[in-house]
Amino acid sequence: MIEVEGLCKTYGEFAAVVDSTFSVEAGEVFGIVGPNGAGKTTTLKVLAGLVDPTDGEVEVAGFASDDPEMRRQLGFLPEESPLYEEMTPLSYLRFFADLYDVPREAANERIEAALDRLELDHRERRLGDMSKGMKRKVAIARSLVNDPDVLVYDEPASGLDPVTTNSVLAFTRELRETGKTVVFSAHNLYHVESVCDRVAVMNEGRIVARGSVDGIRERHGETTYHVFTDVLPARTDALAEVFGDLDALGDPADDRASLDAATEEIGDRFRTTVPTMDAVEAVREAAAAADGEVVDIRTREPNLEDVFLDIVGRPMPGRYTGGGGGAGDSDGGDPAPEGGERDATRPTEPPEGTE
Ligand SMILES: Nc1ncnc2c1ncn2[C@@H]1O[C@H](COP(=O)(O)OP(=O)(O)OP(=O)(O)O)[C@@H](O)[C@H]1O
Repeated sequence: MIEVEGLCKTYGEFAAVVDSTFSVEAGEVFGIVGPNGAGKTTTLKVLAGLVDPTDGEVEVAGFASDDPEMRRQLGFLPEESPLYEEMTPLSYLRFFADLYDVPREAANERIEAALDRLELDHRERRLGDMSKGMKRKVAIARSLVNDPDVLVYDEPASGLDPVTTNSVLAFTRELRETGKTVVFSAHNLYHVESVCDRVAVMNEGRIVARGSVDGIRERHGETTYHVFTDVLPARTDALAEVFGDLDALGDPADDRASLDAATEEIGDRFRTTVPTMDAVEAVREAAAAADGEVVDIRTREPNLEDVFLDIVGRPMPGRYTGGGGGAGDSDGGDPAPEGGERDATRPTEPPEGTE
């Protein structure tokens, strides 16, 4: 339903999106995640035909993204959706249905259905007097008035309270059940994990991982073990092998705050996080050496947040050369500092997809 091949978007000397390739199947919910400034909104705007690509091929529902017909097949929810404050939800949505030449009866049915599913009351209230969550729901309903096959949502649940967030996410999941194809961006990885079939992780303009959430987790995340002991594990040679440094486990005499993150005091227990079963045994030995024992072991599967930190925490092949780059710079900040050079021509390694 959506094919993106080698998409590049540059603003002057700055590459907002670099050689991005992905596809979205019909009826799929596809998430784009990444830190501020990663290029998510730019990608979505290209899909919605609002921004022209500098290079690459983009096809949505069989139309090139610069084909005006494509926009009729698509519903776009911008990150900020200013609404006409003096209108009510009903008058506003009917106005947009008219713009799309939707017959009045079909429009009314569609609008009522969307507002019912989004649980939006106060349909005659002035939009200017509505809460942020209500306005977001109206904007989502607007994306559906033309009954598009493809929905492109930029941060649909950002800044909403937990109840409204759940309602919007549940609605997004339901869209898949009605056969829609949805692409959405999010900062909140839980949102993506709970809704998407597949995701692309973007960082500094590039797709750095792509595939099913489980596939990405398997490739980039590691299972860890939480070993609970009734004493602070002693410094033993076995633990030194695991952590490479005995000091990493701290000293019982030290201030608790100085303990390494590997061991945490939780109530009357100590929890040491280790990467392998051999390391679990090393903790068992270290607990015995301190006259204690292991009281519980829990396996912890990586979540998308762990994966994200793993991927995004690594230095990236930069948008600039000599201008810093690296994860610490991806603050959504503005284009190149003076003298910074963009390396838009640098060949990129295609991410290993699991599709
Ligand atoms: N019109 C523009 N002119 C110049 N630079 C732009 C323009 N639009 C976006 N950028 C830059 O491109 C980069 C990517 O922006 P984009 O909005 O796509 O990121 P994002 O991943 O959606 O970020 P956020 O999560 O903060 O919304 C940013 O550094 C941004 O400043």
